[in-house]
Amino acid sequence: MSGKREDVLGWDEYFMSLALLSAGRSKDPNTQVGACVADPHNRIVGIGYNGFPRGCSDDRLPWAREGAYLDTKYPFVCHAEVNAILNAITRDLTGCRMYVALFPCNECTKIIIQSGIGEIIYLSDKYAATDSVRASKIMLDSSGTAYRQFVPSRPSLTIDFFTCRLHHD
Ligand SMILES: O=c1[nH]c(=O)n([C@H]2C[C@H](O)[C@@H](COP(=O)(O)O)O2)cc1CO
Ligand SMILES: [Zn+2]
Repeated sequence: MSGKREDVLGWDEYFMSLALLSAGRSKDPNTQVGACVADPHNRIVGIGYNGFPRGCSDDRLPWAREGAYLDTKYPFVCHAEVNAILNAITRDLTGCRMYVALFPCNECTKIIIQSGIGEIIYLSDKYAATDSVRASKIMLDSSGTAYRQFVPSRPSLTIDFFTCRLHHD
């Protein structure tokens, strides 16, 4: 009996929570995505969320989903996964894991594979029926890149700034 605290966050829970916290920075009114890259020593090496490119004002570009292509967010927004990789402290992410709130699209998947990331842990797969996500899975399977859904062990975590503590159910 060492008396240590046992009810600590697991590694998956920790990194997925960081990804979700990062998503809290996204200005996208419909889908906020966060991504966090962890290395084999469980060090955070990169983190990001979906947003417009650096220097592009969030007030000048559109956040719409529908309409003429140039009137929507789609040609402009940088996906969370790409931002996490570009923000990483090293270019070679061999053996790293990516925690991401939403299953990566095909364009992000190419970049994830090329960066050396060996495993994706995702939360939502709400676009599973799209050709983009189907293409992602084809590339992941043929490259031998692992992916699995995060299974939470508790329903929620709450940051309580008043008590300076993290609460959970
Ligand atoms: O893997 C992803 N990563 C990511 O950051 N995104 C971003 C792009 C958009 O800002 C938003 C998706 O918007 P919507 O669900 O309204 O189509 O999420 C979207 C995906 C999957 O499409
Ligand atoms: Zn993407």
